[in-house]
Amino acid sequence: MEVYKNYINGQWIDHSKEQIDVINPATGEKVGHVPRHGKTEATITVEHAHQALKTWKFMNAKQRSAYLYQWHTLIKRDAEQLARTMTLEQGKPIQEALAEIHYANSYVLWYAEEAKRLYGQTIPASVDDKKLIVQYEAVGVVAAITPWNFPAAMITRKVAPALAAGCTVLLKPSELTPLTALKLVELADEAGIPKGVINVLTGTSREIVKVWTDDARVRKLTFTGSTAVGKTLMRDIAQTVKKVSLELGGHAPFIIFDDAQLEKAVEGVVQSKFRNAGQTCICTNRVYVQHTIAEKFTNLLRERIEQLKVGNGLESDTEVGPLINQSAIDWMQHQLEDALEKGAQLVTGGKTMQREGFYYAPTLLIHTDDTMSCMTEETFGPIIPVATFETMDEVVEKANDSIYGLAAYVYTQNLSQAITISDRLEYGIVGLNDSQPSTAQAPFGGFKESGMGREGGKEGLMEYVETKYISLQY
Ligand SMILES: NC(=O)c1ccc[n+]([C@@H]2O[C@H](COP(=O)([O-])OP(=O)(O)OC[C@H]3O[C@@H](n4cnc5c(N)ncnc54)[C@H](O)[C@@H]3O)[C@@H](O)[C@H]2O)c1
Ligand SMILES: O=C[C@H](O)CS(=O)(=O)O
Repeated sequence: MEVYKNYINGQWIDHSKEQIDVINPATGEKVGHVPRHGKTEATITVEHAHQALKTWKFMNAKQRSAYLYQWHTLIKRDAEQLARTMTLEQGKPIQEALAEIHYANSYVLWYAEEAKRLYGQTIPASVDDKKLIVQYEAVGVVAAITPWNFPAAMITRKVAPALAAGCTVLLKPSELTPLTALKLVELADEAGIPKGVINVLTGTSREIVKVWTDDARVRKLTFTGSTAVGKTLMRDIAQTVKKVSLELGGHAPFIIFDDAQLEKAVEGVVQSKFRNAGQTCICTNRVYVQHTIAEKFTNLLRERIEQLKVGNGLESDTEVGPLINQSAIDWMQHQLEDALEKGAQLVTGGKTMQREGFYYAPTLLIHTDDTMSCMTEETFGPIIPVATFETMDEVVEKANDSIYGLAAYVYTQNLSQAITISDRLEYGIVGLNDSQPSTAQAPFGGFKESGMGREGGKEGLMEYVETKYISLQY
């Protein structure tokens, strides 16, 4: 079993007296352990990132870009090994893990390119002897906190734009899936990214992050995780008025009109719902199908769900892997029982799989309504509840009646209907006949309690800059 260290100021260190075990969700076995660091190491990392900023921020953009290109090359070289590490610690099927590595690496490539295009502007003055200049510069030391469900992409989606803008980074990955993060940082070190520019700590999250949120030298917090923790961190950073990006929870509605290509819609639901065993922030969490096609849709969806291969992610034909831990299984059972008690009908699934590890059968519920937990609270697992609707006005009201506003999906062949509903949905991402919208060149993020700020695209780079206006009188 591999023993991992943390990376501070270009050195691999382990000052901890305790270790954190990393568990394979497919078997329940230990696959590695990492240091349990805390306040002391968190304080040391801030000092090193602050010192490294003095050089990295003022390095020319082409040179920063070159470092990112080299990191991209090394991630591509080691993609298979990184994918295997990810499946061992997170459980997702190996093909999904490999796809995530390439997706994660697409952010490194995108921001290697964008690093050279952080253009400023000059503004025509209203007097004869002035030049008005606007430039964008690195915000400074960035604290990046990431979740367990995408152990690579959630990291590069933050670290790549931060480095491109000239920031230095303090990274704390989830204690459930730290190994992929540590291997990505090994490759950043191999790419020659100077010491202190990226620092990664594992340990007691609250302790480490509180040091970073309290320290005035940290000028930006970027957090991906639950809405509850995001709210806590928002309060903490208020004391030092840090810039902040929050990528939080979701509860995606999937709306199917009766003119939709039904087979495509069914495949879209399956792809969106059961990717990462339903453990993604933009997974379909509830389906609204127009009442005239509900029975046909349900039958097609049941057949497709019952074909899904559930198993260990290392098996090449596995389509749905385990959930991350026992708590996730317990939450599935809670949402299932709650729905059944309130009148839902179980069509397929609704049980744990009798094998080692944290497996839950892909589950389809019908006759659901908004009193049920699965229709309002983030499921983050392989349960899909289906409800019906009659009109667009009705389904828009239902879809928008949520504290979340991250992703929504609409399947229809009627262009006017598609554009009208897209304008009315209160969501940061709308998939129109598309269940897989995420890509590095587009801004990813949500409305309401799904967060603030964007990751990816031009917007993703601007999250790591300050705007400076220079008024030149001559
Ligand atoms: N919007 C997005 O882009 C996006 C992407 C992935 C996941 N998510 C959301 O993340 C959640 C699942 O991830 P999770 O279980 O890792 O979330 P989480 O909030 O439990 O943990 C996220 C990170 O915060 C750390 N953390 C937890 N409690 C903390 C505290 N009190 N102080 C400081 N740090 C703390 C964790 O160690 C982890 O690194 C879901 O709600 C999902 O929707 C959102
Ligand atoms: O879980 C959240 C991720 O952001 C989903 S995606 O990989 O970006 O689609």
